[in-house]
Amino acid sequence: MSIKKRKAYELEITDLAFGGRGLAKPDGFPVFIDRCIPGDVVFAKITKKKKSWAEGKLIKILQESSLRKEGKCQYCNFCGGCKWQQIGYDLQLEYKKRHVTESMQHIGGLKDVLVKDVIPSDNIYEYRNKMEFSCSSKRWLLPWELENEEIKKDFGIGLHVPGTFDKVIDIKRCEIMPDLGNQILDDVRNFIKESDLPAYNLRTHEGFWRFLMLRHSVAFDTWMVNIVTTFKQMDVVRDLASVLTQNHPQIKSVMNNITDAKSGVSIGKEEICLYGKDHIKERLGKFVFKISPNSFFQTNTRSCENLYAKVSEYAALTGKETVIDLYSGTGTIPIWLSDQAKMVYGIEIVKSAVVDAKLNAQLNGIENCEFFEGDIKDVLPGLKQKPDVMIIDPPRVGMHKDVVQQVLYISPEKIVYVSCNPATLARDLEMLAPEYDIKEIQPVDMFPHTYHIESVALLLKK
Ligand SMILES: C[S@@+](CC[C@H](N)C(=O)[O-])C[C@H]1O[C@@H](n2cnc3c(N)ncnc32)[C@H](O)[C@@H]1O
Repeated sequence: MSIKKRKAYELEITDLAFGGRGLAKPDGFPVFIDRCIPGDVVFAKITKKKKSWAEGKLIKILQESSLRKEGKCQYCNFCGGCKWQQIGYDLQLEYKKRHVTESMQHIGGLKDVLVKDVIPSDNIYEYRNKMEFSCSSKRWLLPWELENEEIKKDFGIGLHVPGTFDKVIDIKRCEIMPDLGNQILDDVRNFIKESDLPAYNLRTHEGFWRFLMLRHSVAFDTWMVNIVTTFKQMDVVRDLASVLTQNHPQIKSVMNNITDAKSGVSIGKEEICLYGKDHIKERLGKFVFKISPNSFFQTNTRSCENLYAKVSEYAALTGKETVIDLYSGTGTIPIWLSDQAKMVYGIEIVKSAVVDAKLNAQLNGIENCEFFEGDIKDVLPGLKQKPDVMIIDPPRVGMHKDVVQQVLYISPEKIVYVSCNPATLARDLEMLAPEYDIKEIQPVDMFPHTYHIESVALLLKK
């Protein structure tokens, strides 16, 4: 069968590929299709055709795979949040492990690395401690909404159709956020509907209401509500804050970020505290952390503890070591390791994260953590301390190649590499492999119902 662009074909999905998409191989030619799982027979239209692969858009499932499960969420076939709800959790974990193993083999050329079974997430629903919902003056209608003439294509607040900037699904209930978040979301929706100010139009960039960001502290069961608007209208946002805090005493912080930037970022040029404190607190193990509206904090609190416990196990510190943590964020890993090491140094590029890291160390009475602000490739060469152990937890793009060279030059006895992207992990490990034995990799699931997987790798100097 010769695959042609814009034509539709009946295809059998035989595998799950990188990025979580279904893979069909008509006459050996790979075609990737979103929202399909192995065993599905589908009708799909080819949207992109390259020399050695193609991409298709699912039109219809002709025959459902026996592996398919009923998704708990009514939006799971449309929303970009969790595309894997139709796959049972055990199978999700198997695919995630395989994805890590295959990345090592195919991207890193690392054939014999031991990849352990994935540590599952303690909760597979209601696990996210942070959600961000977009407001739209013209929401996207779902198939069953199109049939209902009462429903208009007006204001909506929710999550995007994957790959779109302007298609917002009006989400009434999100299953991966704790239940109270849905009640807050509903109160905000009702308030905005009745307000005189318009929601943001994602095409013309006009309108007032832009985003709603919710953060939840698992340990203290408290909430932060961050309302993002395009301009300042204090009377209105204060009214909303008072409705919310009267209805939900668990809300301990209401913030207003104000931004007229056209990009879809919820960080305001101005930030006003409307109610309570400008942060909430969360606990990881025995340590408490201050979380501001725009601080980076791992989004699955309980799994983050599993991840950091693995970091501790691999680092196997005795209290005598000097540790350098590259990409230290708000200082969570240095603080977590503080009572296991002599001294921990963190390097982080975002100024506010470094400020938070220092405050977090103070908050926990810790004196053996020091934080440096700047790009690692500039800061690391100037650091005098020779580390016994290096922790590396870069963003999805992985390490800059100059940083890999610097790490090889510094040559610590042990490296613990934490990664949220198996592809860049494999690429970076390949560069470190001439000098280091890759002892094992432990995947940790922090994102049930998505193809994302976190991994911790232990590397020992040869
Ligand atoms: C995956 S996060 C890890 C944060 C932290 N380890 C944690 O678990 O919360 C990656 C961090 O790297 C920081 N970062 C990205 N590029 C950087 C660079 N070139 N130099 C220093 N830090 C960087 C980001 O700001 C972010 O805080």
